[in-house]
Amino acid sequence: MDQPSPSRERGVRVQLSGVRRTFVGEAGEVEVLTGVDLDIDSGSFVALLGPSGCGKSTLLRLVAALDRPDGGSVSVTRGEPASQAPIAFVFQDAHLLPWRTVLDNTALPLELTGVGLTERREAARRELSRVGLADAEGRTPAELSGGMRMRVSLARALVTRPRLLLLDEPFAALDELTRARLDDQLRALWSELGMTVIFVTHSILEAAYLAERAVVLTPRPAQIVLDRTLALPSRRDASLRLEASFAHEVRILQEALERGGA
Ligand SMILES: Nc1ncnc2c1ncn2[C@@H]1O[C@H](COP(=O)(O)OP(=O)(O)OP(=O)(O)O)[C@@H](O)[C@H]1O
Repeated sequence: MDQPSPSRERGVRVQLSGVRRTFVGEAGEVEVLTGVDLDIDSGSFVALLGPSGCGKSTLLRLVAALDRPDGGSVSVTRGEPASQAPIAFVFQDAHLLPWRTVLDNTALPLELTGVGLTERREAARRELSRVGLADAEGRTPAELSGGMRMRVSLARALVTRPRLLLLDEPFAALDELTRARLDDQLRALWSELGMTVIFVTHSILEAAYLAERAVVLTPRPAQIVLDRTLALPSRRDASLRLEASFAHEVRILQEALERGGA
């Protein structure tokens, strides 16, 4: 259903070197990440897998500069300062404003940066049509299904034309069929737009279906137990899930999770 993007220069390179992060809570220190090294090429699609609580969200937050490491370094570059590389974040909860229409929810990031009404609505319409929601622009979030809300969340993330898209278990709360559709849509968007994508998921099947490369973390403190470029075709559709090559990759990821002690 999609081809690899010809425009990978739209992405950014993400480098983590010796990243450590420890939180201090009531129960004392919790070491979450310990010496994580990761180098993600511009325009690639990486899935991040690991057991619950191992530090996946922490790692994404560090990449988004929403948090700072205690040791090591995180850099997001495209031959220019990180501040000029827009990053968008999609969470498991769509986090839409209930009193706003779909169109004005989607336009919100542009509104916050001072883009005028006509221009931001035009951009929001473009992204809504990209995710197949052109007809829903006048509805409010309460009038949408969970899958539609998540598509609005994706459109809102895309409206800033991010060079780096970070997704933290975005489809985990959805039914299987909706999730599979959104997986396809996300791959198509990535293919078309060429941004770098880091996708956190608990699902081995989803990771193998979506990503070019899968990174598997151990339980806390997280270290990388497997970093693998998946030997799968770039063209993916539902039939891939029935292929022996897909089953082979799934098994490798499963074994890595088990080896890590998940
Ligand atoms: N701000 C914080 N203060 C204290 N502890 C924190 C903070 N943020 C995360 N932690 C702890 O760090 C650990 C890793 O959390 P994180 O959310 O990164 O894991 P995760 O792999 O994304 O988990 P899940 O798959 O369940 O979403 C957890 O034990 C969590 O309680």
